[in-house]
Amino acid sequence: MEIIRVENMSKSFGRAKVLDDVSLVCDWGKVYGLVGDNGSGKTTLFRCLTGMASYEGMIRKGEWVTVGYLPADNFFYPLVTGYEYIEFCLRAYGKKVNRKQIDYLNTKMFRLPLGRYASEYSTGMQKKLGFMAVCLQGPDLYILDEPFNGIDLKGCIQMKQLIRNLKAQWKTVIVSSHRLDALHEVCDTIYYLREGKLLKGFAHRSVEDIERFILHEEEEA
Ligand SMILES: Nc1ncnc2c1ncn2[C@@H]1O[C@H](COP(=O)(O)OP(=O)(O)OP(=O)(O)O)[C@@H](O)[C@H]1O
Repeated sequence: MEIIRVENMSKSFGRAKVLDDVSLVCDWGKVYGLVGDNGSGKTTLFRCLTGMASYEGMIRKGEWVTVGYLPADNFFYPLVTGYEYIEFCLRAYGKKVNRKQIDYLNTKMFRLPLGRYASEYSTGMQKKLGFMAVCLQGPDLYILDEPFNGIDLKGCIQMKQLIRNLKAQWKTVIVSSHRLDALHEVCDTIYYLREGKLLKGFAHRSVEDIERFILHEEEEA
């Protein structure tokens, strides 16, 4: 059952077309990966899916479907603690703040010093804080822009586990990364974006097959 459908969607900045006739369908309870070169349009696609950027074409999702977005680079104001950041995100989402719930998830999974200023966290800790806020929002559709960037080995293992848990709860996840190995472990389908075109979707294919396609796509496309 589909949660979001994109049909013939394009996006231009001035005269530069950065997304070109993209079509894709995502189903409930599935995990989708998005790979592509730097500048191929992954973040722009995510911004269109979340409604943060305008586009041509069609993006259709159910009226009641909620979307959570983890940007590639989160900004943290100085003198704002981890707790305050999470509480702000939840309030902005219209959710009641519950410290017990925050502490439970933090103790079980993220282990962040939530009383400290978030702007003084390491890159990986900031990434985890952003993801924790999205998890607590509890949307139907998770859009995660490079969640594996900057996090340590344990954090990476936990991130994969969290994505698997979301799938088990029938949530849908769309996740971009340059880490094909990590995506391959958690995704049902991996889409390959090249120069704004969604060139191929890979399901039940080995990492080696996908790498081979990406390296030799010029000849195969
Ligand atoms: N606000 C903007 N104004 C003009 N051009 C933009 C803007 N935002 C993105 N672009 C351009 O759109 C193209 C796609 O950028 P985007 O950030 O979506 O790529 P990406 O696939 O996420 O890259 P990366 O892997 O480096 O994060 C790039 O050529 C970029 O310069």
